[in-house]
Amino acid sequence: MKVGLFGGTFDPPHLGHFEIGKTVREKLDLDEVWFIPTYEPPHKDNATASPNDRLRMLERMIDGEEGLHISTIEFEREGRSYTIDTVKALRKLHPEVQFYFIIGGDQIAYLPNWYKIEELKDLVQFVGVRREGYSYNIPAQIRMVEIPDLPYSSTSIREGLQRNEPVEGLQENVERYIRENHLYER
Ligand SMILES: Nc1ncnc2c1ncn2[C@@H]1O[C@H](COP(=O)(O)OP(=O)(O)OP(=O)(O)O)[C@@H](O)[C@H]1O
Ligand SMILES: O=C(O)c1ccc[n+]([C@@H]2O[C@H](COP(=O)([O-])O)[C@@H](O)[C@H]2O)c1
Repeated sequence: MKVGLFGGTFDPPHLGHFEIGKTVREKLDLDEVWFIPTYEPPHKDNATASPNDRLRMLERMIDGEEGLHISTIEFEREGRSYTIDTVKALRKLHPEVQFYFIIGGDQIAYLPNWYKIEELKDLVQFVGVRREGYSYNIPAQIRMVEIPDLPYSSTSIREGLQRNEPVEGLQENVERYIRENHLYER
């Protein structure tokens, strides 16, 4: 079995995340993609929305989509969500599975700074997708998958919501959840 792991803060999850999960699954012929919301992102300020709200939004986004699932392994572990800890735990729990770890262009650029990256790159196959506005060299250990440019980011969506402007890139039921629960309001 082949599984793509797609970690993120998902604050909030947007259509870019959804397209990446679906496209990488199709193009690499993966059985499943598991979205893994971070408990505490390792390299940025804590998320604005609570872990529980980020999970509820992810559930709504992938609802009914074949092959897309969620793993809450980083919530169960708490603390900073270092990918090496996640990958080691998942390999132990599922020794029969071949894991891939999906990252966008901003994280390709940042990858040398990841915790214990030298050890991690021998434990999991990285899969990269480009991201508009970021430039980087592609290291040999990253397998690139072609996707169309996805002009969305959680930061710009949060900023738009705070300014009370219409935002692009949210799935309808995620946007409804945000509005019903008054997330990202000033
Ligand atoms: N538009 C995009 N194109 C390519 N990769 C993306 C895009 N948006 C997010 N990603 C990738 O998805 C993963 C999770 O991203 P994350 O949850 O941090 O969302 P984000 O939009 O990058 O958030 P923020 O704007 O707050 O940094 C990361 O690997 C990131 O590189
Ligand atoms: O382990 C690390 O050092 C590390 C550093 C930066 C990012 N990551 C992981 O990369 C994924 C995307 O991160 P983010 O912050 O862009 O949402 C998420 O699963 C993070 O845990 C991991």
